[in-house]
Amino acid sequence: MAVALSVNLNKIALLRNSREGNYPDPVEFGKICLANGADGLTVHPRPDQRHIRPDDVARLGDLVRDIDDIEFNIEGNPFAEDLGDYPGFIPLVEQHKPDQCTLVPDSNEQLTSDHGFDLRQSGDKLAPLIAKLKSRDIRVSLFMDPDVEQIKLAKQVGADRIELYTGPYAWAFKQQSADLEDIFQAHCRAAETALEVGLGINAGHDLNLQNLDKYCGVPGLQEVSIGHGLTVESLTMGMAHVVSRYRDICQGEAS
Ligand SMILES: CC(=O)[C@@H](O)[C@H](O)COP(=O)(O)O
Ligand SMILES: NCC(=O)COP(=O)(O)O
Repeated sequence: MAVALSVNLNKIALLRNSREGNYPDPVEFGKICLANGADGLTVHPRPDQRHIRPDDVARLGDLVRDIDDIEFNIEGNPFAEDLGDYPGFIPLVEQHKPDQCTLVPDSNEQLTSDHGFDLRQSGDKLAPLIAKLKSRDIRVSLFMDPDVEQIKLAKQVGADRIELYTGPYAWAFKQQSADLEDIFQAHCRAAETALEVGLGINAGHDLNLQNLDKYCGVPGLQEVSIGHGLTVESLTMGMAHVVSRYRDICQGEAS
């Protein structure tokens, strides 16, 4: 079964935020992704607005809203403390009404997401929030480690899907470490449990052109969201071509 690709545009926004203005514009890159076969777009706005800003969420929502079969996925921590003029994660989601909202338990201090929910701790707080989002026709996914007992709890708190956190898988793949197969099998068992209890399955974090093919062997995998690796690979594969074009201009050889 084919796996849907949702491109995460955080890193385009990160580059944009290094200067004034809106260059590169995440919306223009979203259009390139969709024109080239992406099934959806993902953003992970953070309260410090280090990359995606509320205005990007609004403009990307407008871009995707009227395109059939294309999904908009907003990820974030519903319990993170708001900073500055950040309007809050849940108000942002309610305002822009994505197809899917992925709840992630990361603190404002984290460099990036690095673990899934412990639903024994946060399940009671999450359940009403999940119900509220679902009542607005937003599919709810929970960012989870590949822990079978936690996956069962994800169903109990009302989630539609889980997103399996693939950071440790990607790291083991990169190192070709001895535990790669064990980690992969843990993801397969978590996915089988999700299928048994009736949850859909997404995955993401540090997936890339090297490690994705193997990961697509996880049973029932429906969607991967990929940003960091995909953006770096786009630079790597595009840089030689662009440098040679600049060189042609400098040498007076531009056509
Ligand atoms: C939930 C997840 O794995 C991704 O959204 C990841 O956290 C990307 O966020 P950053 O681009 O801020 O690292
Ligand atoms: N949910 C994962 C995601 O959106 C992208 O993560 P990454 O590829 O930027 O690590």
